[in-house]
Amino acid sequence: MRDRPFDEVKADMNDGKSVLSVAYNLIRQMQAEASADDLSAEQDTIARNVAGVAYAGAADTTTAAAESFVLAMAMYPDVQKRAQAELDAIVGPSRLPGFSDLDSLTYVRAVVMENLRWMPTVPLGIPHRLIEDDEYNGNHIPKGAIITPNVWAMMHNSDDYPEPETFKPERFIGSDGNINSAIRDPRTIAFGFGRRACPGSDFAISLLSICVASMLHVFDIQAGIDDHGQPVILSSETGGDAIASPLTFPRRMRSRSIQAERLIRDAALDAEEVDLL
Ligand code: HEM
Repeated sequence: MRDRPFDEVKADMNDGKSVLSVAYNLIRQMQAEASADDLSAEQDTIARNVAGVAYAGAADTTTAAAESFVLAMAMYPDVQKRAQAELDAIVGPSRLPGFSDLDSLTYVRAVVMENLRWMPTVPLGIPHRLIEDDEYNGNHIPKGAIITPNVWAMMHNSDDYPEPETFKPERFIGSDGNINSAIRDPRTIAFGFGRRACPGSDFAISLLSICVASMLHVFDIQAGIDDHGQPVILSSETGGDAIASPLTFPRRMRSRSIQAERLIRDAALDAEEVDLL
């Protein structure tokens, strides 16, 4: 997991055909700092470790969050339509959304927040050990005790989030049309707590936001038909151990228009042709 992807990036860079990635950026940055093409043994180890840890922390979590988003869109077609209407108005049909659009895409940002809340990717967080005695709700918790945060319960607390089982991005939008800061932001729960909280949270939110915006801009997502010709029945049930992903998944993704189809093809061609050297 640490060496193989890293060596592939290095080999691609030597062949002049690299795709932008954490490993690529690290290598380039270190080469620039050292004013040399070859990394020292220490730099090489640091870059491998950083890229490896980022991969380990990012791959399964962000994929699971993207999966729950696709599921939610098929289960809640009205949410999907409202987000698409916002994208049509702000971005228009001739291009894909970019990062600079996100500030104006309030509903899409609320979809990302609701996605983190509705199906938390790490439902029981990561256990932490107390380094000193503590007290919670009148209960003494001794130094050394292991605490498991019930992220799922926090995200489904109906005092904070009424009708918690329903995927409802509107809950985060105030009467002025902006994100309502009075509603607890699920990002403060989904990525853990304290000094070991997820260091990739900003990266994850950027990745999820652009993925959500791009997919909704060009695709209609529907439950579809199974292998026996029957409509797929979707549910919010999850499987997995530490990382929760949906047990059911939509089968139908249609491009929204001829223009959308062109954008999908162009993006696929761009991805194949990226040559950053
Ligand atoms: C939806 C996406 C993600 C979710 C839900 C998520 C969630 C979490 C959670 C709950 C923790 C444990 C925090 C704690 O101990 O309280 C964690 C740790 C960590 N995450 Fe993420 N994460 C995500 C994406 C990423 C990404 C994109 C990266 C890297 C680019 C990353 C790297 C890490 C690392 C390195 C740790 C260990 C931190 C430490 O123990 O000091 N994660 N993440």
